[in-house]
Amino acid sequence: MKIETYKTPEEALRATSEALVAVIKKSKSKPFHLALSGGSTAQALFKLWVKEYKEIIPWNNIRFYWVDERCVAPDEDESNYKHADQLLFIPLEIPANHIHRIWGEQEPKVEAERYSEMVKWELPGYSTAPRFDCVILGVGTDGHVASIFPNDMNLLTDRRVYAVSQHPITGQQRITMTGTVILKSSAILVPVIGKEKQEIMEQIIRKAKEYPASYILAHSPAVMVFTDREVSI
Ligand SMILES: O=C1O[C@H](COP(=O)(O)O)[C@@H](O)[C@H](O)[C@H]1O
Repeated sequence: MKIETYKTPEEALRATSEALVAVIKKSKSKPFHLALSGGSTAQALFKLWVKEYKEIIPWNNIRFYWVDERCVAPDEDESNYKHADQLLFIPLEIPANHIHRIWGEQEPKVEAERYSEMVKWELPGYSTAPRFDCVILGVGTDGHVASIFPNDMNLLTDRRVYAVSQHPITGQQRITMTGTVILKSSAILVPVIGKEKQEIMEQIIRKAKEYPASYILAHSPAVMVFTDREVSI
C-alpha cells in the first residue's frame, strides 16, 4: 500500500485523478474496465473530472461498472448510479452502452448473480475471478469499503464476484463487489478526504482494529491511498 497526503481535499482528488491517468496510460486494456464507488467522495471526484479532466482522460475507451450499489431505483437519491449519471455521464455524453449499472431496483440476490455473470463475460478472467483494470474505493467513517461493512467481514474473502450485503444501521440492502475481486484489480485507488474521516484513518493506520478498509489496504500492493490529512505509517 502507498499513502500520499495532501494539504486539501481538492489536491488529494487531483492526485487520485492523475494516478488514474497514469494507470490508463500504462494499461494495454482496450477497453479499460473501471469500477466506480458512490458517496460524497465519488461525487466530488466526478465534478473534478468534468471540470479538469474532460480532455485528459480517454473517456471513449472506458467501460464503467460499480463497486457497489444501494438496492433502490436508479432515479432515487440513494442510487450511486444516479449521481454518476448526473455528474459525469450526462455532462461528458458517455454512450449508454459503455455504462454497466447495477440494477438496484431488482431482487437483490438475483441481481447480484446477474451482475456477476455480466462482469465475468465483459472482463478478462472468466474462469477465475475477473480482473478490473482499476477500482476506485471510498472508505466510510465506520471503516467500510464498497458495501462491505465491519459486521460482515466474510465478504472480504467470499469467492463470488458480487454479493448482497446490508447496511448495519439502516438495514438497507446493497449489492457489493467482494474483497476477492477488489484485491484482484490491477489498480485500487482510494481517495479519503474530509475531517470526518480523520479518526477512522488513524485507527486503520495504527491497526487498532480490523476493518474492511484496513483488510483491503493491507492485502494488495496495488492500493494507493490519497488523503488530505497527515498520516504516519
Ligand atoms: O455507502 C457508501 O459509502 C462509501 C463511502 O462514501 P463517502 O460518502 O464517505 O465518500 C462509498 O465508497 C460507497 O460506494 C457507498 O455506497
